[in-house]
Amino acid sequence: MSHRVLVEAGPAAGVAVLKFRNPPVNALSLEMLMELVISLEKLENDKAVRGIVITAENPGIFLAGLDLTEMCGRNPAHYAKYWEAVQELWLRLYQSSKVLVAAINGACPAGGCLASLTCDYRVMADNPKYTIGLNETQLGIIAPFWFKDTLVNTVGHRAAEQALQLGTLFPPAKALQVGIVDQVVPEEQLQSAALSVMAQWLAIPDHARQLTKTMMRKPTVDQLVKQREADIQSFVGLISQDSIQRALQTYLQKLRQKKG
Ligand SMILES: CCCCC/C=C\CCCC/C=C/C(=O)SCCNC(=O)CCNC(=O)[C@H](O)C(C)(C)COP(=O)(O)OP(=O)(O)OC[C@H]1O[C@@H](n2cnc3c(N)ncnc32)[C@H](O)[C@@H]1OP(=O)(O)O
Repeated sequence: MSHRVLVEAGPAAGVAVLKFRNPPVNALSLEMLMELVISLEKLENDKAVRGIVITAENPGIFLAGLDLTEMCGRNPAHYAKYWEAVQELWLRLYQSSKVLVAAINGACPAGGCLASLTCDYRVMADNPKYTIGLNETQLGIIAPFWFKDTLVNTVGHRAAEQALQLGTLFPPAKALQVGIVDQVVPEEQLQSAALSVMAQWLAIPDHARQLTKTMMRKPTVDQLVKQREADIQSFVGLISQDSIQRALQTYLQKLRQKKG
């Protein structure tokens, strides 16, 4: 039984809706990652499901990204386990044979943005409070190569380089302009817009669309698959550094003080 991920049958045949519900901010904790992987595996094996709309149960925060508390003050074994789970989620999403449509109904930084970038199409609610992007450099950390590759595959090299160096979080209209999302719609129309685009994608025969998707994505996937263990060791080494730990602690404190 999954607590942090809700899977519902969609209103249209062959469509499931996967909702994030990990309060307070839908951070990708280890438990959340594991529940997501299990839910996605079940959906992947379900022949009746051809497409999945991915969204947050409560509007406001789509995903707050990776859970910073999983990357602060822990031991190397924990960092390795956590990073393996992050890799696993990305591999499941990016290689999914289903049509994935992200209905972005809230803030979507870093790991949240990455999850949405693995989808085939992104629709974002037109709310200026919501932003999306790979903001790692603003935290004093760097987006790993496969985060970078996923962004490059979506927006191209120049736009990705600029967005990554600056750690830009784009509001909806800018996100559309740069191509990080495909469509921006009034908030109340988000779910219907996602279902409408899903219907267009499902009009294509599955086998042709799936083979095309694999052809487009395999080189990027292969890069991680062939150096998964090295990527884990690299993450553990970097995240364990005092300077990185200090940067993450400072960022977490800033988030906590924001309220005070
Ligand atoms: C081989 C690789 C080498 C590279 C190695 C180096 C680095 C590794 C890179 C790893 C890549 C990292 C990816 C990430 O995803 S990092 C996380 C990025 N996320 C963010 O920057 C978002 C931070 N959060 C926010 O901006 C806001 O919280 C918000 C999501 C917009 C929501 O705002 P609001 O509703 O106002 O809520 P609060 O800010 O008050 O937050 C409520 C509590 O939640 C805590 N929180 C927020 N975000 C996170 C998070 N990502 N992880 C853990 N906890 C989080 C926040 O501290 C508050 O806690 P409190 O109630 O205890 O005060």
